Amino acid sequence: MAARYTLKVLTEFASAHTLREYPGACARMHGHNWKVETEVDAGALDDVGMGVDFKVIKDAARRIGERLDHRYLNEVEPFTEVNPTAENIAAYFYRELAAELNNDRIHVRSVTLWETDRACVRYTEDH
Ligand SMILES: Nc1nc2c(c(=O)[nH]1)N=C([C@H](O)[C@H](O)COP(=O)(O)OP(=O)(O)OP(=O)(O)O)CN2
Ligand SMILES: [Zn+2]
Repeated sequence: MAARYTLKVLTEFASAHTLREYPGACARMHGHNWKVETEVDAGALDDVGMGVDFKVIKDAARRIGERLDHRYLNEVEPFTEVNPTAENIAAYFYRELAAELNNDRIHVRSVTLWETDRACVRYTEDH
């Protein structure tokens, strides 16, 4: 049986957004304290006994979050064109993280974006 370690790191950012074409109050500008759960799969451990250092995942997720932190998302690429829904923000994190972290040994499994304490979306792509 093949081993698989799934690591998870939580980061946060705060920003405002407006949902375009939304039939409700979220079409007005409002803000969230977003929580980002990044899951990374490792099929083997390194010499230290880690899939990958949590710090590597955390730093990458924070760098991406900093682009959005304390911003109005509708004015930040790609959300000038792409509606800044939780789904689209999760996909953005996933793709940016995968481009930075994926290698022969590890790959980003999913990004779960919590918009409120009660609602989140989990984004992944098939391999
Ligand atoms: N599938 C999605 N649904 C909704 C999204 C989204 O991104 N994807 N986003 C929103 C809004 O951004 C909104 O801010 C969330 O509002 P709401 O669900 O009303 O959250 P509250 O906690 O403020 O709701 P209460 O009514 O106070 O429970 C909406 N839907
Ligand atoms: Zn919102």
